[in-house]
Amino acid sequence: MHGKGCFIVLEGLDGAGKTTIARRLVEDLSSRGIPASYTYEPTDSEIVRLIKSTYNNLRDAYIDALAFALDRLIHVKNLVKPLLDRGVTVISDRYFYSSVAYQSASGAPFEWVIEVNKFAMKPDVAIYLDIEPEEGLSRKYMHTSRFPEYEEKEFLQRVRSMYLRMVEMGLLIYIDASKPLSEVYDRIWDIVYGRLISMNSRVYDT
Ligand SMILES: Nc1ncnc2c1ncn2[C@@H]1O[C@H](COP(=O)(O)OP(=O)(O)OP(=O)(O)O)[C@@H](O)[C@H]1O
Ligand SMILES: Cc1cn([C@H]2C[C@H](O)[C@@H](COP(=O)(O)O)O2)c(=O)[nH]c1=O
Repeated sequence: MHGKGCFIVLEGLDGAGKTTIARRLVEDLSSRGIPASYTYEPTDSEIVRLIKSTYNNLRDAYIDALAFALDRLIHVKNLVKPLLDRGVTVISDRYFYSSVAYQSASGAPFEWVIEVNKFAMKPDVAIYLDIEPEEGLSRKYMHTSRFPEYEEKEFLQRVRSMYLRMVEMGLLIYIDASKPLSEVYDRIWDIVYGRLISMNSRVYDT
């Protein structure tokens, strides 16, 4: 536990349902009197934008991993940690597991990406929403992406295998996200709420 708030992370491929579920968790926790806040990575900071504009021609898995790590360090110091210290539960849509999955699928060594992100505080709950790339992409057909370069099916298969490796290592909790949304949400709610209770946070039963 970090301060009084609970740090929850949702991970998975594009279209897995992270944003939908994270926002609903914030609503449901708030309506029970548990202060909760939604955030996401990469943030809208200048760092990732700069890499994509000025240095786009130099980009590779290493540059991206370091850019995402710096964006994350600032995110944690500037937003996540202060909220947790004030007792707010923080739900983050992606965290360092995204770097491990995407940048190692792009060619950076898996262990190196973990090492670069050693500064990142461990969440209280880290969930992986598993979905086949094709299904995830089909759910997103109407949306514009900030990172279309990462939305290629074969690449996403490699990303998925990196996530599954982290599940096997015990770093992420596995959830089958191909199931109906209500079912996926209920499973995640049980995990999150159970963790809040076990952390003895300010939980108000309704
Ligand atoms: N279990 C589900 N079954 C069917 N549709 C779902 C399910 N979960 C989410 N969706 C729908 O899929 C779409 C994409 O969901 P969402 O934006 O939450 O995914 P995401 O993981 O945040 O994607 P990205 O990483 O690309 O932002 C939304 O229209 C959402 O309503
Ligand atoms: C944090 C983080 C993200 N990515 C990739 C994963 C996605 O393709 C995009 C973010 O898109 P979203 O629709 O806003 O979720 O960025 C990455 O490669 N490495 C990271 O550390």
